[in-house]
Amino acid sequence: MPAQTLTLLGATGSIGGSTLDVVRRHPNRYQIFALTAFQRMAELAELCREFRPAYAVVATPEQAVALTGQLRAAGLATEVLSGEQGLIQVAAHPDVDTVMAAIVGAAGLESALAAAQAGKRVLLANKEALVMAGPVFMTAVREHGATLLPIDSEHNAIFQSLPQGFSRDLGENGVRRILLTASGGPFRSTPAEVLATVTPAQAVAHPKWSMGPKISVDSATLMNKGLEVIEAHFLFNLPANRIDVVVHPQSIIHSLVEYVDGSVLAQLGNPDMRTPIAHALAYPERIASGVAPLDLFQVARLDFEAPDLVRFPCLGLAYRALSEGGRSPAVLNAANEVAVVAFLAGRIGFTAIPSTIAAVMDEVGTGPVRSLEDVREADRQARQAAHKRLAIH
Ligand SMILES: NC(=O)C1=CN([C@@H]2O[C@H](COP(=O)(O)OP(=O)(O)OC[C@H]3O[C@@H](n4cnc5c(N)ncnc54)[C@H](OP(=O)(O)O)[C@@H]3O)[C@@H](O)[C@H]2O)C=CC1
Ligand SMILES: CC(=O)[C@@H](O)[C@H](O)COP(=O)(O)O
Ligand SMILES: [Mn+2]
Repeated sequence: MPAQTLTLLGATGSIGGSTLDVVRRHPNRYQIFALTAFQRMAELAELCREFRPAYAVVATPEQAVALTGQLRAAGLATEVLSGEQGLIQVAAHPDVDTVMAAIVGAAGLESALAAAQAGKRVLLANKEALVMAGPVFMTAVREHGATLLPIDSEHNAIFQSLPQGFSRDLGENGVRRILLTASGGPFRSTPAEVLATVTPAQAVAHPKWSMGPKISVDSATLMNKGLEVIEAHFLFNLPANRIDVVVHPQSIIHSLVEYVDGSVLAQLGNPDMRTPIAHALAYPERIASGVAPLDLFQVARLDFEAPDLVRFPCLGLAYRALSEGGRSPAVLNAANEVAVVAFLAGRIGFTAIPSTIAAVMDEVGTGPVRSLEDVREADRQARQAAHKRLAIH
């Protein structure tokens, strides 16, 4: 069997690293076609020396010239592209079978969409793409015959707990609702009055998962779970009232599907993204991921609690965006991205994240999304409103 060719968007990130760890274990099965990075140039150069991709993509033409020089000196023929057009080119290239979309945030939308429009097998980690442009993205998947496989651990768990080849109308499969598990983040037990003073370092110290800074802050505010509710809505075609969130601090159950006969199916495993990545890379087969077997005696207990929407208003804001529909999820996402960057830079406090998002949603308002252009415009307006509110120029 010829090796599957793989474009890895966001190769220098946390998901990028986990993906390459799985790929290294199966050198005859996967061939890296393209690797992309944004700021971590030395890491990208090192990865190119190891995987010898046909293409590498960087942010600017200047970076491309510098990297090309390094790679030629190392005897590599890797062609170096730059910018969004470079990302789109390697996502849609005819020689590519599979695209791992692991760029963080709105910056990953256009390349992930290009992969869907080119009919690729799309392994979607970049949840923001679906949150912003769910209807546009899912239409592209259907119209261009792409295969969409969820990487987000919860959605991958749901995918694994649904019948093979499940129908877009989950009611036909006897599904009553899905339950997304949430760790609760580093501040699960932190009193409300302390939240205003927590630091970025505390916020990115996730109790169970090792992830990039943006998603780690999202987990701390519970916005990650809010984004995941919206992601689940588009992936599985379920209304908000059939998507529930349950806080499960051990992060062993990655999500559950409840059927009309009372059965509840779930996927369990150690909290390590190499499991969903290996699942999607090999689907429908199974391959080794390097993740240690689950030791239930060591886990010993599994706890569950309801999310606290008062201390963590971001989850409620996401449900609000989903019920408003149209451009509201894109507005929510953009305001969140601006607020998280400001928080990580020490410009605003933790509790200013939800208050900024709520104010931007009120100010920008909702409206229909008929095209990608509508999504881009909603994103632009929300960023502008958030920047103004936070006095960022
Ligand atoms: N980490 C995890 O365990 C999980 C992540 N996800 C989702 O996967 C995505 C990636 O997350 P994660 O790996 O943690 O993030 P990281 O911050 O670790 O990595 C992000 C990657 O995107 C690249 N990047 C950042 N900004 C841009 C830009 N403007 N243009 C092009 N590339 C860019 C980075 O390049 P560079 O580093 O070179 O600057 C890096 O390769 C997110 O959408 C996240 O929500 C979902 C579930 C779990
Ligand atoms: C690993 C993964 O999929 C993350 O999205 C994870 O779910 C974050 O944990 P929280 O449950 O704390 O948001
Ligand atoms: Mn997740």
